[in-house]
Amino acid sequence: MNTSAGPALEVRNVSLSFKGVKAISDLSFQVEHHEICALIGPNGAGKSSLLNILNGVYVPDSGEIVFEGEHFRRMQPLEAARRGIGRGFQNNALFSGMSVLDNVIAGLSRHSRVTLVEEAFRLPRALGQERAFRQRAHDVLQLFDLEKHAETIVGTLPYGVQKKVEIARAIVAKPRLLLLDEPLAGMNSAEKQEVAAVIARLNKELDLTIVLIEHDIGIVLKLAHHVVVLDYGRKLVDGPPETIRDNPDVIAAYLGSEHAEVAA
Ligand SMILES: Nc1ncnc2c1ncn2[C@@H]1O[C@H](COP(=O)(O)OP(=O)(O)OP(=O)(O)O)[C@@H](O)[C@H]1O
Repeated sequence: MNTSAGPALEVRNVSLSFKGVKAISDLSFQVEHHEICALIGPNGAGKSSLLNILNGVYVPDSGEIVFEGEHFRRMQPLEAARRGIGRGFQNNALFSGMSVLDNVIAGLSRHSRVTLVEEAFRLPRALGQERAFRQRAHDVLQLFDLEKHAETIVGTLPYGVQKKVEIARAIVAKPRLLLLDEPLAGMNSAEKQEVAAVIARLNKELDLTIVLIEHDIGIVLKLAHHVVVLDYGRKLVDGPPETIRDNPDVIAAYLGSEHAEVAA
């Protein structure tokens, strides 16, 4: 459990452009410890770009990220993972020909402490680590009620179950901040409710701070403690869901888009 006094995460005056096109403009907000923070906004608003900055895939043109009190402009993805930032992806990024268990174990590969030689010759430290990784993966599968699928090839499972495996893989290394890019995309309503409940449990039971992108506003308003609304790379507004729902700027940004249900 983290003990730093300030917010878990601060985005400070961050800007990012691609060949002159501004994806994010002077964006600032804070995420408190143990909060579920939802990033919402129309297509192209800059949500995925921001997640890519948060886990070190993109480097902002200006501004900085403060994670647990430490300031970063540039943080490599490996370093982000080691510092406790876990990431799930927008499109299913699982190894579809591998078992559920092996996919979840793959989430620990960045945390390996053994050398290639130890691994190649299966020396005691490598075997010990392998046992520990398998045990940790089994523990996480139990948490997600996925143990019965441990040896199943992931590509043969229903989409909703695969998404659970993906989230399991993202948390197996015990991140303190979990970034999820549209974890409910492509699901039917029952699957959405189930995965949303999993996210809520992770937040509660594992004290996990979560930043997620989600287009289903109904779910966002129920699941999130804090909502950041982006439009054309700028922050329109942020605050608790109750204040977001009725905000005229938010409704205007959504009107005419596929996400007009926010105004309903
Ligand atoms: N790698 C890239 N190269 C060039 N332009 C990019 C790149 N990634 C994003 N962009 C542009 O940056 C802007 C923000 O895109 P981004 O994907 O972050 O938005 P988004 O809010 O996540 O959209 P969506 O909801 O469709 O996923 C868009 O104009 C997009 O075209």
